[in-house]
Amino acid sequence: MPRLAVDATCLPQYEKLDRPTRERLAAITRKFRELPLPELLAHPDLLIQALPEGQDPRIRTFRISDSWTGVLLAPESGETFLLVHLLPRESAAQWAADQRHDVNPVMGTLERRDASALGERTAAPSPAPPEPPEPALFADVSDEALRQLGVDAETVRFCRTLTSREELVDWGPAVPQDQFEVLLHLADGMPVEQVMREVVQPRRAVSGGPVAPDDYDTAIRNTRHRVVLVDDDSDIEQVLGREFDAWRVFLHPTQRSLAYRPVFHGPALVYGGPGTGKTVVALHRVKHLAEHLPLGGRVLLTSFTNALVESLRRDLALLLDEELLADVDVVTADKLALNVVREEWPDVGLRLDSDARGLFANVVRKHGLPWSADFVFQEYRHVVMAQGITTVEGYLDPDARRGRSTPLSTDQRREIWSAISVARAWMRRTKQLPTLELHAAAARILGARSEKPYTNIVVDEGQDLHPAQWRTLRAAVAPGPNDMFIAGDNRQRIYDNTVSFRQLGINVVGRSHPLRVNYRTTTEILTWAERIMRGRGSTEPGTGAPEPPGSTHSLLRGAPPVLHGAPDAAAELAALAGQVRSWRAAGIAPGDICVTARTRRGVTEVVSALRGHGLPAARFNPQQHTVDDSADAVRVTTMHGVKGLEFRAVAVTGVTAAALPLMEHVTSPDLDENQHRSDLAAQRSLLYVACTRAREALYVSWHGEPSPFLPRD
Ligand SMILES: Nc1ncnc2c1ncn2[C@@H]1O[C@H](COP(=O)(O)OP(=O)(O)OP(=O)(O)O)[C@@H](O)[C@H]1O
Repeated sequence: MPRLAVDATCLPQYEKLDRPTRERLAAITRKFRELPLPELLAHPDLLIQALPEGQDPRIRTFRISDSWTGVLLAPESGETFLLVHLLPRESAAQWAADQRHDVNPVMGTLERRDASALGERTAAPSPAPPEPPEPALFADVSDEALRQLGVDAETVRFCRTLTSREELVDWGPAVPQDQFEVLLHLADGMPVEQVMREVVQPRRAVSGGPVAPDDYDTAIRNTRHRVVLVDDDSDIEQVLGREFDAWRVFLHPTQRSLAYRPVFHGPALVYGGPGTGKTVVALHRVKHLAEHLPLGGRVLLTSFTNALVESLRRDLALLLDEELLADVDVVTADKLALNVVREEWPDVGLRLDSDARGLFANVVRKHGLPWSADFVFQEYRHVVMAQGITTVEGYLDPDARRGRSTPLSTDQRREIWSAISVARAWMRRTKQLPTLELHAAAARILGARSEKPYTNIVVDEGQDLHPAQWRTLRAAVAPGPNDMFIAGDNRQRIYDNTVSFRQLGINVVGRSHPLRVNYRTTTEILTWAERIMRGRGSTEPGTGAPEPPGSTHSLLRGAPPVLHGAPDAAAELAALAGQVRSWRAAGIAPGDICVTARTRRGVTEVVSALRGHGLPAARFNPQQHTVDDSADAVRVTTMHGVKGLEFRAVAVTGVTAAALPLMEHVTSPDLDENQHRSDLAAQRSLLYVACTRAREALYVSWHGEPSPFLPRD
């Protein structure tokens, strides 16, 4: 019996169909699976038509309604039909005639190209050589190397005509999809062997080896990053109605190979720029681990804030059935620590970090210490708690303060140690512990237990966790295969924590893997946002190793970001209102628009300004994913509040020199030079994180002098 597969191209089109057309499509596709091939092709209602003589004999069109046509790939061999597109009737025949579908024998996948456009390009006489001649884009890559990477002869001919990456990107929609990814990486300077490892091999892992050029059936089944097989009657609606959660079905081959790898022989790390699907991989990894849990086993999925955990919980419920969900805990590391400590010490409470800082101020004053409370607090946070030091000898160790730039004599260290001890004793007496103390206690308790609470731990947004939090996680799972799976991105580190996995007993060497395709943000926004980082190479979270060459790229295109400098705060808010109004006029729902401000006060000002201009706006509480007032309002929150989230349109406001960096949150260089640099880097990342939340539209504004972090022209 024929089987039906659906290409991801159909999903956004399905959104445009009205209900009767959708029902008719469901009825037709049911027939695809019910009727033998000859009967199907001859069915009078379906009007399945081959293309005119001389065109691809495998492509058929069929009538869905008076105004909609389906395009089908019906290979001569095998029995799998692929629904490749849903198009308005008048454009379908031309589109179908222009495209060609081929098996990529090296990667084992099915690819589509705009054969007509590429054919014209390669047939055109070469343009007069420019003066001085521009070097060819792939001058350093031989035809043989391209062939081994799965680039076919026709595409090789095409890419020999290119002179710039931009040109390649412009031609992207016409080029066979998997070959395009190969070419883009090569254009970014990635060595051939690395492209083989990162692009070709993950596809081969799915296909299990080379595929014959006429074996469409196998190729369709292998192309799981763009194609889904429909299993039963109800599925067509479920498959096609999934534009907004395509991540559940169409994993990139690299995403799939990481999420569903049977075993990692120890902790594994997935890193990559914003929007590359690290969270998606973490969610699928949880699915894989939950499906393979031993009896009585449990999986922990954790992230940095309550807001992120809340959104993971929601997404996981879309991916796992209830039975599997019951074996997974989704909580922050802080909540885990609190739960563990309360098992031993039920009346312990949580002390705010700001409160703990105040406590240090008291101790410094009482003891008449010659250092500021901030300095002593930083010694506590970045030395004592970061390294889990429990004795004065540990603090006196010459290596203890590695990375701190202000030297301290032995006597000075003794004095600081005794001040820290007084503050810690006070916390314990009052039974109100700040998070780092909770973690120190939790790690101790868990470390002493032979039975660990979790079989596997999956960590998202790992770049921001403090070493004390990592110690709790490390102690909550026994070292061994599949123990920890960590996703993170150091470019997005917005808190002041630096971590060495090796020192924490988390060895990811040989098990760290990049993701490079951004699924969220348009090329225009991403390229602009990358300039905020000023080409600073990123490092892998937890190891500090420089990321291997290769950049994040997006296949989405759109408008460039809009930048607006206003003379004063009132003018900036008025211009913001104008921008929000034009997004509304372009059909973007209020709830799909997010405005960020640098501070909480800024949030209040934006909310009242937008309301003052007659626009629905509400403070967004990412903690609960709720808005104060009506759900149908523009979300307004701090730049920290949007970490890990995304919106169709994002306005990043208040990007003013005085607010970014906000010097009151940056350690003075007199206190510690290294910490000063790291705090500044965190504030730069904050702008980067806020800007990379935008899916389609980004607006950035300031008043007076703009932030030095903004890209310069
Ligand atoms: N294979 C996929 N197919 C379709 N959409 C995807 C895929 N992978 C990720 N996405 C979508 O891309 C967006 C970004 O994914 P995700 O949040 O997992 O990225 P991330 O790397 O964790 O981002 P960030 O680090 O910026 O928070 C989401 O909307 C997600 O649904």
